[in-house]
Amino acid sequence: MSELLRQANLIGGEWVGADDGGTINVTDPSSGDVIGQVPNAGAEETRRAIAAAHDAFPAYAAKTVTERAALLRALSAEIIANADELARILTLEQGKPLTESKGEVMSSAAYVQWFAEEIRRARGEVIPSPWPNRRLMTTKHPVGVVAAITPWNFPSSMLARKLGPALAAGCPVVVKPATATPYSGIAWGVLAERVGFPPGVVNILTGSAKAIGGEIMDNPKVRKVTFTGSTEIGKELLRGAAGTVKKVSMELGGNAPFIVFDDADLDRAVDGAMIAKFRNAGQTCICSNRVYVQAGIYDAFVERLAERARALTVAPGLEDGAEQGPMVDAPALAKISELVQDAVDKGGKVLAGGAPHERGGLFYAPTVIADATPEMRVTQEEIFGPVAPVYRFETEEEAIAMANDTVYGLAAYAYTGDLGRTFRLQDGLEYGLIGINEVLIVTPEIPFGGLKESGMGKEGGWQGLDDYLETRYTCIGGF
Ligand SMILES: NC(=O)c1ccc[n+]([C@@H]2O[C@H](COP(=O)([O-])OP(=O)(O)OC[C@H]3O[C@@H](n4cnc5c(N)ncnc54)[C@H](O)[C@@H]3O)[C@@H](O)[C@H]2O)c1
Ligand SMILES: O=C[C@H](O)CS(=O)(=O)O
Repeated sequence: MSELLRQANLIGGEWVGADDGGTINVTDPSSGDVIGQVPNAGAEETRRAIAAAHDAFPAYAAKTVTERAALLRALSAEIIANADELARILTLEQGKPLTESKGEVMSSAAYVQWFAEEIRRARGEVIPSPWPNRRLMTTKHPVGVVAAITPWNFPSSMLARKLGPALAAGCPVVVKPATATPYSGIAWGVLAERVGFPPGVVNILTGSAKAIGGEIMDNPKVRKVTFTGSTEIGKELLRGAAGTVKKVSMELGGNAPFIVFDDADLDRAVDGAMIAKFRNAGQTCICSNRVYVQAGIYDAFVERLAERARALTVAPGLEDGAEQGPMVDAPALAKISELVQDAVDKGGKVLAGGAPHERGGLFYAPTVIADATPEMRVTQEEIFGPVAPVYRFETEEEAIAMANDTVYGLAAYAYTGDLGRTFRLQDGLEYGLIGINEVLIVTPEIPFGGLKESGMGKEGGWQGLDDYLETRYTCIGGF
């Protein structure tokens, strides 16, 4: 077994099991086989991890920005050096095609590198004083112990967007990866230890989300919670954070519209729709959830999309040529089936897929549904699977109104050749991330984050670092 595939938790620099020896099975969603076991840690182990982070904070925060940047550069290099093994572990536990896992791992290294650079530019300011003989200054300081809770769909890169800025800012971290995909997070602990992060600075816990989460939210030593996951759980954690007024970053659910206007480049729009819909088997927060196509090109677009969906290779992620892997678990597969049946019951016309894939197991056939209507569940619910409902619209105003008719506000996409319309979409679409004639729009340089019930805070950009720093103001007089 790989040295990176470790079946233990990291607490205060020690690799340990759960206090009661309890474990949780981790399964390969492509086969259902048990890959291994990880500790089923609970509140007591979490309390110790938080205490270790709290004890490590003063010395770690006292490191210079160049010392912390050097550790992060070393971590980024170590991720790259182990990228193939990290990608294999990721595909084994999450199911996505190996090519996508490799891309996620390289993106993780890029985010760590980005924050190694950004921390050397984080600065306060001297403010021009309205009073004589006083100096007004702000300074930046690490928020303190950070708890990071991450989802199963991107178990490495979602961690990079949290560990990168936290460690750059001088904050020790207690990490709880998703129960379904713990190994990618544990591997981060192995690499962090290997490059020299001091004991207690990086702690990794696996086990009961309720028990671990409960201790995180109640423990006053945790000064910030950074969460990526569903809006439902995000709301629960927001309520919990109020008890000790913790800073929060919330990267939550999405319901992305994908709008195609008559003047779009049709080939480019179909290519974009395939990526935006079927990447990670549709299990990404920024996947297109609703495809809106203007009446003039509706028939041509929907038939082209269905043809491409039918041609996708559905296979276990470790198989050469796999383009779509399995759903993460049986409840996810069942929900996809329910949503498709609801759409069909309400008049949807299946042009591709429409049922679990012939491979069986957790695989679902890439699906395109024409004649979609607002009454369908897929319109308001995050599908989180390989299903593209395609709606027809007549006018730009109608498209923008339908696109915004959701509690979510994470990502939106539109294809048009009209520059004036592009600016109207930039102003009119209520989303944190907008792609115009592009769907691969995420990179460490940009502030990733949603509006409305898709969350708050940013990950990436300079904003992503500032979320882990506190600004203090000092007024100096009497001289
Ligand atoms: N906005 C983003 O950047 C982004 C990125 C990826 C995924 N997501 C969202 O995440 C969801 C899919 O991921 P998921 O199924 O892992 O989400 P989830 O909310 O079920 O779980 C997310 C994490 O929270 C933990 N958790 C669950 N209940 C908890 C509790 N009571 N206290 C503490 N932790 C708890 C889980 O174990 C997991 O680690 C989708 O809604 C997707 O849109 C958002
Ligand atoms: O699932 C959400 C991720 O943020 C997708 S991406 O890595 O930003 O493309």
